Amino acid sequence: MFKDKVLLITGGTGSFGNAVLSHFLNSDFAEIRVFSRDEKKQEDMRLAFRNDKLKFHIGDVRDYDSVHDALRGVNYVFHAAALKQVPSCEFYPMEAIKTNVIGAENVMRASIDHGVQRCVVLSTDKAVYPINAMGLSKAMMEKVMVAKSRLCDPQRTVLCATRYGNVMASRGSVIPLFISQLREGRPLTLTDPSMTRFLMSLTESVELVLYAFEHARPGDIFVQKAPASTVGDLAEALRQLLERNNPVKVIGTRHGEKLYESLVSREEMARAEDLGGYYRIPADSRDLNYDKYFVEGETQISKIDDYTSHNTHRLDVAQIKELLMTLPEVREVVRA
Ligand SMILES: O=c1ccn([C@@H]2O[C@H](COP(=O)(O)OP(=O)(O)O[C@H]3O[C@H](CO)[C@H](O)[C@H](O)[C@H]3O)[C@@H](O)[C@H]2O)c(=O)[nH]1
Repeated sequence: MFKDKVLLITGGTGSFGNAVLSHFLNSDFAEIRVFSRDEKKQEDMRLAFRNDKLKFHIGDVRDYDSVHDALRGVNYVFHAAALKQVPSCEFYPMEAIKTNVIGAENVMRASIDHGVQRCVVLSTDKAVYPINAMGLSKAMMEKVMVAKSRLCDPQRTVLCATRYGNVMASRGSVIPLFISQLREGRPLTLTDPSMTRFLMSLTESVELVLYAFEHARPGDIFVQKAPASTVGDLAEALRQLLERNNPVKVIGTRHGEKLYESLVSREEMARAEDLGGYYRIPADSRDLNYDKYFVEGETQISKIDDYTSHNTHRLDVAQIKELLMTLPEVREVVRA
């Protein structure tokens, strides 16, 4: 399917972008372009991969011209560049808007201008019933994606999104933090032991991108199903795996944090298609003439629940340990 095609990944030096890149490097793509701001990270990556298929473009998604130049001749786009730290976006919400909304719009607009076949933008559970600036900006990105999908020729360009929960062990996340606290003999800082998060591995998350490249219809949002755990159980699982007995310090929830995350809102659940491991949320294809739909309007919503990290399959400590041992980052320290 990808023979002689060119893939561009924005934010290709981040955890997610990198995983997508590693996956597709072994496919039949003729060329894979990494588009990002940091020349040092690109240089490190160039040396680590030493692969002629891989090309590097310096640019910023906030700057349309740099995106436009990099997208010349591209067939597939995966847009992962984002400001993703919840607390920092709370303090700098305009920066979140510039990167996550305007930057994403630049990538989609340039994709349309260049006739890119599929442009997949990366979203998060924090975009569902958003309460923090990061989630709000990602929710707007999804809205922009759906709105732009209505305007472009689907024979030429299909825009869609993939939405995930927390990716285990991604840079700056809680698993590497707990591991270093355990190894350094410091207390484990728990925000709220009963808080829940979806747990996903990067490997399974990448498969959804492939699915979206192959099957997306204009404006689709694909959601990865996943199990969840409480933060308390996650800390306990790591404590047992590393055979440490560090004390626990409850620090309270941080800026913009939720007790649990929703991956699919109940309003979306009313239209979502269950694909086994994924949900497909089709774009709302109604136009603005609402009176036409009065009789057929959605009446089911009150009977449906959203899909959350509280009501998905809850892993116990033994299951979390098993899951954690699938991660190289954890296996490495457990063996050490
Ligand atoms: O010292 C800490 C830090 C975090 N947590 C808890 O651990 C869980 C996970 O925290 P992370 O910081 O790993 O993840 P977040 O849910 O805050 O958000 C992360 O996952 C998102 C995906 O939903 C985005 O990728 C986002 O950028 C990234 O920060 C949360 O319940 C958090 O309260 C603690 O108990 N103690």
